[in-house]
Amino acid sequence: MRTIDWVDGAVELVDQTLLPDKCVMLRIHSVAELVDAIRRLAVRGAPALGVAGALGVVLADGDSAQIAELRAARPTAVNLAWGVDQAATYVPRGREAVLAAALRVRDDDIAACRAMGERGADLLEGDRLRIMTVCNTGGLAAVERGTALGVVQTLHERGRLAEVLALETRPLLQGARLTTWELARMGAPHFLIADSAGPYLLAKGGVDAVLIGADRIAANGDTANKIGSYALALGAERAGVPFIVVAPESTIDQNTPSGDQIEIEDRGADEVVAIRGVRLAPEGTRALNPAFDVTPHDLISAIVTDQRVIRP
Ligand SMILES: CSC[C@@H](O)[C@@H](O)C(=O)COP(=O)(O)O
Repeated sequence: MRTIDWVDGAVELVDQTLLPDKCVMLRIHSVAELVDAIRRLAVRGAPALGVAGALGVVLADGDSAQIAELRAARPTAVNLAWGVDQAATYVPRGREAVLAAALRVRDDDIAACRAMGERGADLLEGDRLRIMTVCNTGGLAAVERGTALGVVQTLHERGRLAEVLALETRPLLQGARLTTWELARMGAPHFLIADSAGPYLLAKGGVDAVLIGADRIAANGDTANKIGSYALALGAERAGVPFIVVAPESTIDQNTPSGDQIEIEDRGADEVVAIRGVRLAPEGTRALNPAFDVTPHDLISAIVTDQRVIRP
């Protein structure tokens, strides 16, 4: 299954808001529909956003206002703007050239995720690995295979995975809803854990490596990823556990010198005071909702890309 693709003149994507209950494909014919899908996280995850951005330029049919709106639909994952730019460069050459460029972004993502899976699995030592991860970095965050969860998949295929500890990832529960769904489909042993259990379980010695994805990697290696990543990095440092970022080269933003300059998406209070429409907190409770945090480069053991291993 492909999470996102171009099928018969439209963008087709899995509506991730309905998982794990239902796996429904959306057919998207306009930039307005695509921007809505991106904002409500029907399509999400940095590499998938890159492909959505590129395919969306085909839907924009040369309209620069629509291309600009698409490019800014979410701010933190650099892949969205990058994917838009990859396809938009070809606008002067016409629709077929734009489509060809967008399909290259899709195909390159498939190849990059496979390469990251192999490079990441080669980097890790040991035969019965216990991996901790946050958010969803699997095929649902890309086209076919994922980034950090792509490494997990390769380890599992090589018979080297003992178990995965997946953080539930409040407020939108990408770990509880999506990562567990993907791990079950892979047949990979896993436990779901509360976000706050992560550092404790690291300290207890039950984890061989933390693997995370990335939404934007600054030029100095500081890495923006799903909120909760920084707490895991601190816990991993204290416990002496490798903390490894897995992301394609397109997630590295050489125009952003350090994490201080990364814009962190604020998704508003509603997602925190309620879960899937059920209110948890007293009416009128104020809430903060940064969707991402930044892990400083000195807490990162390695960044695995489709082309290299970087030691920040
Ligand atoms: C391979 S995806 C890397 C990141 O995009 C992922 O970890 C993440 O933080 C996704 O956040 P989301 O808000 O669900 O789009």
